[in-house]
Amino acid sequence: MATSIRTTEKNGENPLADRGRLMVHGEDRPGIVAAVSGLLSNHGANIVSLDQYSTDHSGGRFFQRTEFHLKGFAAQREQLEQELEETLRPLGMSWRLTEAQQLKRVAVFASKMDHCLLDLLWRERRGELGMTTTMVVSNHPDLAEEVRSFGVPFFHVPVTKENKPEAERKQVELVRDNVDVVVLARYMQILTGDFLDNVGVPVINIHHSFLPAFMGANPYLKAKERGVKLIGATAHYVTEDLDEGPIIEQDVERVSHADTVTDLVRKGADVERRVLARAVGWHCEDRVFRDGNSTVVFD
Ligand SMILES: Nc1nc2c(c(=O)[nH]1)N[C@@H](CN(C=O)c1ccc(C(=O)N[C@@H](CCC(=O)O)C(=O)O)cc1)CN2
Repeated sequence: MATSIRTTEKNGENPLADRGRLMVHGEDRPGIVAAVSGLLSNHGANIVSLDQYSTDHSGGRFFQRTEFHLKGFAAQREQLEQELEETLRPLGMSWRLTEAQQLKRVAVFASKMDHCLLDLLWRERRGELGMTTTMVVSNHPDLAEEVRSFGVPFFHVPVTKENKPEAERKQVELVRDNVDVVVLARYMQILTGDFLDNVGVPVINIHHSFLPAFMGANPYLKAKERGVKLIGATAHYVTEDLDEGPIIEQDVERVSHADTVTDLVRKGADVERRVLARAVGWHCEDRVFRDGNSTVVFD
């Protein structure tokens, strides 16, 4: 097993121990930052980073992500949650508290293409992503051996137009209550509204174009036919409307007239990998807030 690059402090301590994250959002009003900072300070926590964004100078929407260190955080969590509820609920704020060392459990869905899936497994193994892949679910058997070589369970759930409802029921049964997020790593099946309603966790997809350009199938062929000078990739939350969910991350790569569709696919694979890794990493570190059909990302 390769050595993880997740470093420990010189004294051998785990830098994520006793590290908490507090995410707060709601209708903006004066005093929220002071209320959150005061509560954490009074509880003996030391704020190590704080990001905040308001959509307007007043009366807009408020988003805040705070990372803090609190010795014995896990043991004090229940008390802290009670204080947060008592303080933030009257301010109309929604909030979520997480422990940094509790890695997000991820189910990766894939089809036959391996580059995004294997990139995530490789980055996880190196400790680059705050996640643990608890399973891979695929509608094809092709990637089973490679996935199992990482020590990750692989479930082959064939999907056809005829069996899609039953196949999705099996997928939900595998995932529900066992993961915190589903990642579609070039998974080539459109998820139904029933699946999205029942899966119970966010779903992240990597689309191989710079959305909203070239939505749907075959974006590289469409890009070649259009004569583009840039290709791109987009990681987004999945909604029932194909490729129209809230965008988390995007990036582009220069191409030229001399590039064939095969060249675009090859160059695009590198963009897809880095965009998906950034998006999944930010989601797993609680850096992404959904704001209607957009996102606020404290990267
Ligand atoms: N409900 C959603 N499902 C999926 C989304 C989404 O945004 N909302 N993104 C896609 C990924 N994708 C492009 O990035 C995509 C995948 C598959 C298809 C498609 O036409 N699939 C056919 C079957 C193709 C096959 O069997 O090989 C289908 O499902 O009928 C279009 C776009 C993932 N899912």
